[in-house]
Amino acid sequence: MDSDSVPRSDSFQLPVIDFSDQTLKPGSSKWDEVKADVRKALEDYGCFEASFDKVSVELKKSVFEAMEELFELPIQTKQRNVSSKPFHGYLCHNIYQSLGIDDANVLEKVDDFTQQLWPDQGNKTISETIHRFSEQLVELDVMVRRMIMESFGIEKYIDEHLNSTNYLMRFMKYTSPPDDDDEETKLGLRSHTDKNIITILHQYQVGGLEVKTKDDKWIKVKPSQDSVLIMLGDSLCALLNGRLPSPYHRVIMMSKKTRYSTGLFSIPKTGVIIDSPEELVDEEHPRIFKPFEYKDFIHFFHTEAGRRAQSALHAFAAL
Ligand SMILES: O=C(O)CCC(=O)C(=O)O
Ligand SMILES: [Fe+2]
Repeated sequence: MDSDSVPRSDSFQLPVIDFSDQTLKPGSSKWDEVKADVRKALEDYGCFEASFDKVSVELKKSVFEAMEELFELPIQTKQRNVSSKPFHGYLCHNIYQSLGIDDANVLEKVDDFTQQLWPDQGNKTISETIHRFSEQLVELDVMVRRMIMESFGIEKYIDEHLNSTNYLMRFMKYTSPPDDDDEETKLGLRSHTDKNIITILHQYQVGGLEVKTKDDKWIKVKPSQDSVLIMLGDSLCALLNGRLPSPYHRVIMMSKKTRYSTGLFSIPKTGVIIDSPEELVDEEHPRIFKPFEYKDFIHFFHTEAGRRAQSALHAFAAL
């Protein structure tokens, strides 16, 4: 069966894990409790919802307004959003459009982005909103990665690992599909796994994101004001010797309303080799992947063979 046409369940709720507790610091009992929940949720689904009240409702509203303003710009202006990295700039495909901001946690880099779109004076308000939002999500990304590495007993590599990645922010807009019964026109983003380390997604009011479970059911991720979705990507799956899965997900536009979403992607830097530490390889867990560089993996993914593969990661790197 085509993976985009398997049954869908409306009532399912992914695990929700609370990261808002002030006492949530490495070494605390609260930390260990949350860490165990993170490990379990990722083993079961490769993703979970995180509530994190540091990212306020007001800030999310400002991000939403910024996205409305950005996507209203003329197409020729949006096309000035280019990056030295392939597929990091403006993309437009059917009902889907997205803008990309490299190093969104660095204010000067966000200023470079707004300068591309408003060459005269940039857009200070939008820059600051994007920067603040990214910085706060980075905090969450770091906590989750620390917990994952601790839970596998590889915490000695944490600093090296955190220093080996950059952050890309993507803003996404999906216009409502034509009013017909054609499933294909409702497909905002086809089924895929993320290729990076960790992705933090947020959908603004309008749902559409679906995640595939181990038993091949599509579950709808309901939009929530109070939480974001944390999802494991193929690069982290490879680093962990396949011990945690990177889930398939897609966007189906069932709503008549325009949908906006944001994604913060932690991505291995150029030159960094993704390789499982020895601690994760033993008789019970033989090494699954050869060491690789992220940019070579992405290059493969965009070839005909990469697009056709059931799992680009396995096709590219399996031993
Ligand atoms: O728009 C969304 O919620 C999902 C986006 C996504 O999966 C991606 O950009 O990889
Ligand atoms: Fe994705």
